[in-house]
Amino acid sequence: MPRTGLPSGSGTWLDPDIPVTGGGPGYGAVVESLRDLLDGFAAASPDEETVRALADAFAAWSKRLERHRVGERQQVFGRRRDLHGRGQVMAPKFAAEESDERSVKGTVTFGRYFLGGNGAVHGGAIPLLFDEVMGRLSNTAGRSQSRTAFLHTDFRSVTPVGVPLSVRAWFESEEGRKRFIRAEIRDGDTLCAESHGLFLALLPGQP
Ligand SMILES: CCCCCCCCCC(=O)SCCNC(=O)CCNC(=O)[C@H](O)C(C)(C)COP(=O)(O)OP(=O)(O)OC[C@H]1O[C@@H](n2cnc3c(N)ncnc32)[C@H](O)[C@@H]1OP(=O)(O)O
Repeated sequence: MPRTGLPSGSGTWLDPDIPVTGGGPGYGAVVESLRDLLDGFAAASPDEETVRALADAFAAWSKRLERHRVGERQQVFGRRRDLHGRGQVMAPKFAAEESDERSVKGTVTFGRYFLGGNGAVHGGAIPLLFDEVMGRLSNTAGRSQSRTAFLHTDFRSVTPVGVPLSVRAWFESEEGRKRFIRAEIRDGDTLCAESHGLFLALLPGQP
């Protein structure tokens, strides 16, 4: 395990070679339910009774989960690389469909939780998705762990909420520690957003 506490990069995207089984076989379904909950909550205008019931249920679950609290290295959330979106809900779920050592293609649907306004995805959620996809690509295929040095995003047209979109990321070049990666999100033939970033392989001891 590297000093970052994150699993070191190896394996291809679709075939990670580090099995992470925390949470058991039902964990992925719970993450999906949590995504549905966030989308449902964002889309709802609940009455007071429903709000009270939600507050009680959330408080009860927070208390129960407190008993299972672990340190960063034992955390399951965001580490299940066998699951789409690696089992986290901070970013929308990217489902990889094709990958090799230098690229990945897949789909994403930004749920209602990621709405900015007027049917468009929030402008912060798009670089978040890019960082997720490009950052993970940067660490695949036996490469060492890296961190984002810069990430530039151009918003070319509105990115719609609730629509399956295609996502592609690929290595532009690798120069020593520097990994230059590009990515784009498309709605059919329409380019919604594109990004390029520099990911730097970490030196020994870098957090
Ligand atoms: C299962 C896991 C899946 C994970 C998926 C999610 C991935 C998410 C990835 C992230 O978001 S990481 C979190 C966000 N990024 C950070 O917190 C990084 C904070 N910055 C740092 O830690 C350091 O700045 C960094 C390690 C990136 C670089 O510091 P170094 O001291 O190692 O590098 P240095 O500053 O010496 O720069 C090395 C080279 O890169 C160049 N460089 C560095 N930063 C640059 C920059 N911003 N723009 C252009 N060039 C840059 C720099 O000029 C130099 O070029 P030369 O070798 O040609 O001289």
